[in-house]
Amino acid sequence: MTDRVTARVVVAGAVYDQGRLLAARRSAPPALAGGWELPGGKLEPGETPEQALVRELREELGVEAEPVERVPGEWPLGPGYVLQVWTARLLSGDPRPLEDHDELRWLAVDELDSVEWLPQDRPAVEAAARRIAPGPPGSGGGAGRR
Ligand SMILES: Nc1nc2c([nH]c(=O)n2[C@H]2C[C@H](O)[C@@H](COP(=O)(O)OP(=O)(O)OP(=O)(O)O)O2)c(=O)[nH]1
Repeated sequence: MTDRVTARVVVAGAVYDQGRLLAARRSAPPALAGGWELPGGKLEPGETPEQALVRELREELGVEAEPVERVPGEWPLGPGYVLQVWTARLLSGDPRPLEDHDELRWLAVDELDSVEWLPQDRPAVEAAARRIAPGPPGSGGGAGRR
């Protein structure tokens, strides 16, 4: 069982642009390679999750992104780690798989099942997708470019 008091946080970004979500395929370690995830990583000492997310997206994808909102919930990973997710808006740069990933894909909400997410990521991705899905015209929902 994950110890909620001491579990370390892995922060991941539901990076979106024009209603599509960015998925990243892990290249390492061998146990996770080939699985798709939301890009991100572990917090470093003294960092807030938002600061860690901005740093990780810069390191892994070469982009500047802005955390928008926490996706409610927390998902257990391996022993001692939990996944927290923020939606994040791309500010500049074209994401490239610079570190930890060997492929990136922009997925529309109805394409989310087209990749093999890491099993522990599925509920997190579903929760994130609900927050970036464009609502019906005129509803003011959705999260496209402003
Ligand atoms: N970034 C990320 N990691 C995930 C997800 N799902 C999941 O199980 N993980 C696991 C994989 C890793 O064991 C751990 C995150 O480690 P990481 O390797 O991305 O972290 P990091 O960039 O800080 O790397 P390092 O300093 O440990 O080398 O969480 C996810 O959606 N995003």
